[in-house]
Amino acid sequence: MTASLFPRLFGPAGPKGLSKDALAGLPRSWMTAACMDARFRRAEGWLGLSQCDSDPRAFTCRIDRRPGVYGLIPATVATDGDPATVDYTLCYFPDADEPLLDSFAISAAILASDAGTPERLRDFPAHPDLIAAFSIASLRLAVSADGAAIGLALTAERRRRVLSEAGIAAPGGGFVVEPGAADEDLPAFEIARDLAAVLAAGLTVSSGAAPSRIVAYEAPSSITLCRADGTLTPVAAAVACRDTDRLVWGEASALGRCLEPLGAHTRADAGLDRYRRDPIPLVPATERPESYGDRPRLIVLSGFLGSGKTSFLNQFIEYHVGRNELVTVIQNELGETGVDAMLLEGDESVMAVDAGCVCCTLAGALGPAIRTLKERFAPDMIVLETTGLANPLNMVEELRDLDDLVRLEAVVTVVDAARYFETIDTSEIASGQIAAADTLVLNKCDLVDDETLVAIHADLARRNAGSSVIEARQGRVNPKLLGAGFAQLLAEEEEAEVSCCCGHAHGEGHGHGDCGGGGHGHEHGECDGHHGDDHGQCCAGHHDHGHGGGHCQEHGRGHHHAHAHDHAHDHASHLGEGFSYLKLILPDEVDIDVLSRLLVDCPDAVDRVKGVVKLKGVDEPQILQFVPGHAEFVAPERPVTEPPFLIVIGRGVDSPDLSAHWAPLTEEAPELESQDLESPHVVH
Ligand SMILES: Nc1nc2c(ncn2[C@@H]2O[C@H](COP(=O)(O)OP(=O)(O)OP(=O)(O)O)[C@@H](O)[C@H]2O)c(=O)[nH]1
Repeated sequence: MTASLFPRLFGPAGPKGLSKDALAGLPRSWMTAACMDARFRRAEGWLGLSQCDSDPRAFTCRIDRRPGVYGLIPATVATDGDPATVDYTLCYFPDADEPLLDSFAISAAILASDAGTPERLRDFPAHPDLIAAFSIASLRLAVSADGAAIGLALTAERRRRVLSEAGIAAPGGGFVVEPGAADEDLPAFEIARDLAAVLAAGLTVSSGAAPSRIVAYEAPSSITLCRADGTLTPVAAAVACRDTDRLVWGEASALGRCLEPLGAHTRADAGLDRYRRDPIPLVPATERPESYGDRPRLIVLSGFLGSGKTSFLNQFIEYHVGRNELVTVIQNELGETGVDAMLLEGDESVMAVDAGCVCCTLAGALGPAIRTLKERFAPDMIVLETTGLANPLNMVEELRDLDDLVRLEAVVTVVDAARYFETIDTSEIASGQIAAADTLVLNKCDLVDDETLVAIHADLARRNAGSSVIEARQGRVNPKLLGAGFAQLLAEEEEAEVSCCCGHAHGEGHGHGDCGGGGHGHEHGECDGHHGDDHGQCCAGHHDHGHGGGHCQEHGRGHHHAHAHDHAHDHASHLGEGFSYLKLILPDEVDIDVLSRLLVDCPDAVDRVKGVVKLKGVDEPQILQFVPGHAEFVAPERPVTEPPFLIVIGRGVDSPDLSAHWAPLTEEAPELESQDLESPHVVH
């Protein structure tokens, strides 16, 4: 066997090409890969994982066998020898209502019941007190240098017992723990094995190979005596036993003795069956049973430049992953920057559709993208993150034609409270995004006062009385609050269309003149083919945006592509509002002072700057995020391979005057690539 035994984990370079961090992050990688198959998630009861902020190699996760949360954090990583090894600490954080809590030490039970603990444990590596109280086992991962074998060894006390010499006094008198009784008596190995079995199944599924060896060991151990002065002393006890499960995928000999535990080999352990899984490969969607063919839900995520769409999306995905739902993302970004993808946690199921904007030049691109995602991942939900200049009202046709692939659930528009009045008064795109929304996420509420918030709410209600408005900071909202009305709009519109004006189904392809004026009750007298007129209630029945006459005449499915592009001009779009962007190819390093000055003095026309910069004196590349008045540098969620660049977006920003503003970033004038947003490709 070769490194190709685990190609999804190692990539073409094999395990030797992995950094220490990538090696330590392998369990997260293989679980992510395995979870692409919904059958795996359901069969194993996997409820999702969440990467920790302070140590991205660590994660918390949940499985349906237990109500609490597991945490896995690498303690040591050794890559000098062959095999390379990573030792993890495995924690279990019981739910505050879980009876198992009684088996933990009193101090741990108090911690678990603390109201702040659930929030803290999301980033448990930053809280050593949580690790000390709730670590239950160690897990060793061994990877042979040639990629021919991977091994896992789980070790824990069968029952972890801590006796309290002096007992633990109860506040009202008496004892919570009698002197000499057990403060802790925890079935540590059993709890840890529940997770280890799922991790092992994930490795089996993602590698396509079943374990070649599964062996259990047991070794004598001790119990712990907590002396009256608080010191802990191990005491040999016949009942104490330390268990180890050892699993190998591939050639056991390639791992040497690095997984050998102390103790005796045991065979009489039925629990080992839990590690035996069929090595199911990820099944192409075409071969999946009918239940897999259910249409995933589609959320269209809209919002003006820099309003917080990507911030919202990160939280949204985390929420759904936590509920065992696979969310895949189609990102449409101006300028093919890939920046949004770098900001998104987890990369496996994000697809970029970037050579233009889905609301106009890329009309027709969504269907193929959705098909690909469905085939590869069988997702429960697809989120289409549109560019900040896309107007969902221009996508009605495209979305309707996706009906056999997805169920449109809602259009969610993120609104930037801090720049609300500045953009709403100057951009019809921004107002179109608001008009199209089922749910408005009023973001950046931290940047405005209460009076401004009240004024924004009033204005939003005028523009879209039917949508709900949820205030948010950093894009955080409870996804349960997201409404579903746009899908309803499409359905109603379809129905209205069938009898529009003349009673003909528009799919039948009748011509312009057919639709010439036979009204049917509600303002369809306007539906007379005057292109560009704002038809108010035409067809949609309840929406305050208008479709041009072309919309009314050409709904035949047979010719929607050309039509959809025409349709883009019916509602405000960046094509009409003069937006363009500029791509600056930066030198290897830039001076932060120079960059900051340019951002502070940024021309008013600039609405957004983002990209990858390498700052002098800073080791890692950073993502620059700038909206007028606010700049920040963030570490990318994934390795950056592109050379440094910036994308500047705004009205006329590619003019010689405005592009000259950025010249100081390089010794000579920066290399510029510009694009008025009408042409679909960046000019190289
Ligand atoms: N103060 C504040 N900043 C926020 C908030 N939400 C997002 N930001 C910042 O706003 C900037 C833009 O956020 P993104 O989530 O990238 O916005 P976007 O809508 O995806 O941007 P584009 O796709 O480029 O249009 C980033 O610097 C965020 O950190 C918030 O609620 N408050």
